[in-house]
Amino acid sequence: METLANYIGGELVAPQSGTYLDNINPATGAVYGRIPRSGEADVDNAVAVAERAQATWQATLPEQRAAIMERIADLIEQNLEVLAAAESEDNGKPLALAKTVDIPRAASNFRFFARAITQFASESHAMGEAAINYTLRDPIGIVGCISPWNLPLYLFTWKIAPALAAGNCVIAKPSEVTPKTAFMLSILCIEAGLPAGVLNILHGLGNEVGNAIVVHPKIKAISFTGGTVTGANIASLAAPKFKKLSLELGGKNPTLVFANCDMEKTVEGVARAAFANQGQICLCGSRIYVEKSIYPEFSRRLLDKVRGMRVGDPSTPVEQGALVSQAHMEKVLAAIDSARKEGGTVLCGGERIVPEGRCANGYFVAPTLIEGLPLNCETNQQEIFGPVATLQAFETEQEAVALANGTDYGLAASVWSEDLRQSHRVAKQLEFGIVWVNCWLQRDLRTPFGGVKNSGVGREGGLEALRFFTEPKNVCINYE
Ligand SMILES: NC(=O)C1=CN([C@@H]2O[C@H](COP(=O)(O)OP(=O)(O)OC[C@H]3O[C@@H](n4cnc5c(N)ncnc54)[C@H](O)[C@@H]3O)[C@@H](O)[C@H]2O)C=CC1
Ligand SMILES: O=C(O)/C=C/C=C(\O)C(=O)O
Repeated sequence: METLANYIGGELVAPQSGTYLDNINPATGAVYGRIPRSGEADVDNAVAVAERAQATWQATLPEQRAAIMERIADLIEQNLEVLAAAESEDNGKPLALAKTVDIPRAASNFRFFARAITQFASESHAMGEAAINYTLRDPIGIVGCISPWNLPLYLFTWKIAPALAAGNCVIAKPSEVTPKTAFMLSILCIEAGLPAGVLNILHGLGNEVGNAIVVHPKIKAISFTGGTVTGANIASLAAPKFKKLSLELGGKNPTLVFANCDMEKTVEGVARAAFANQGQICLCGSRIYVEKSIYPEFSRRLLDKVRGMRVGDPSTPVEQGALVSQAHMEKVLAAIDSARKEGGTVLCGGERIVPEGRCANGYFVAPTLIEGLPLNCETNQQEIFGPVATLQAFETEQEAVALANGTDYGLAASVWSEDLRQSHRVAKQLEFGIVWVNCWLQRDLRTPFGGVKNSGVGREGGLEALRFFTEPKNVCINYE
């Protein structure tokens, strides 16, 4: 059984507590590794080494930082097979998904921000003949990055890469539920020659080591992705300390299907939006609204598609793997039960799946479509974060927009229509940080990424991330 270690000061070290948590393979339910149970003392150690590394890292040229980050990206690509296998084992996601999406994206995150920092520029403002202002963008110093379990290495690197590129030293915590690939990244960072103390990776529980990162006085900014309740808790601790905060939180994302959509393409896209990664992506389209005239045909085709999804052993060619943990599976099954109690009709799925063989004790839930629920029920208001979506018909564009906007979340929406004017008109009225038209999760890393309302604060991606991880300082020179 493998025992993971923290990465502090360029070395792999045991937690100060000397205690470990179990790491469970969600496809089998078996314990297969041990994770450091870190705490305040480990954060203190990491901050101490990061403080020593900060001045030198900050003084390196962007091109030098970029060269190291490109080496890390190369190493991720060279280790794609082994990283993908580890991600699938740790998270339960299909191996093919980890190979084609998660791990390539982790490499792209490093490569993208390595290149972006060499192009990063700041503003200047001339005051006629009197003075000139120019804005410096300095690193913040030591920053904290806390990431979730759904896209483990993908989201971990999405935070770390811009923070490092901008010249900060980082204390990072992956989810305790999926720690493996972050641990493997530690080893790749050592191999790539990342200077000691620049990146420190601590493992353990959110309310222990995570909390210690959030409240540490020398950690000046926190970038967090995860549940809305956890995000609110982090904000309540960090805001009174005037820390910079970037929060990417939950979603209850609508999918709007108009009568003039390309039916075949839309069925594919809507199914993927609802069920990719077992529905465990904050962007998943879990409320599907379909124009009444095509509702019967569209729902029939969607049901055929979803009923045909293979669910099971993630190391085999399946569309759906396991949910991430027993607790999460139980939460999702309870949400389906409460949808039934609210009067919903389960059109397909709705139950746990018990595959034969090595995955018989795994945490599998059949992809589930539910019909007949109003907007203002728990099922349509609360994030379920699993393979569960609701279907409802609408009559007018106005009604579709009102339904879409009718929750406390505002992360991502998708609009399916062949009428460009209509798509644009609808996109403009949607209260979301991201709107996809005739696509879903088509990612361009340069674009602002994040949500409004209870879906978060701030934006990641491209220049937004580099701005978040730097402090602007304006210099005004009078030359009269
Ligand atoms: N929108 C998203 O991307 C995600 C949403 N979720 C939602 O959140 C629900 C709860 O899932 P969890 O695994 O509990 O996610 P979480 O949001 O609690 O965990 C995310 C990360 O935050 C850390 N964390 C937890 N409590 C913390 C604290 N007090 N201080 C600092 N760090 C802390 C965790 O260790 C993990 O690394 C899920 O059922 C799902 O609905 C979960 C993961 C990702
Ligand atoms: O950056 C992306 O492409 C996806 C991000 C997804 C999340 O933040 C999430 O599911 O939590």
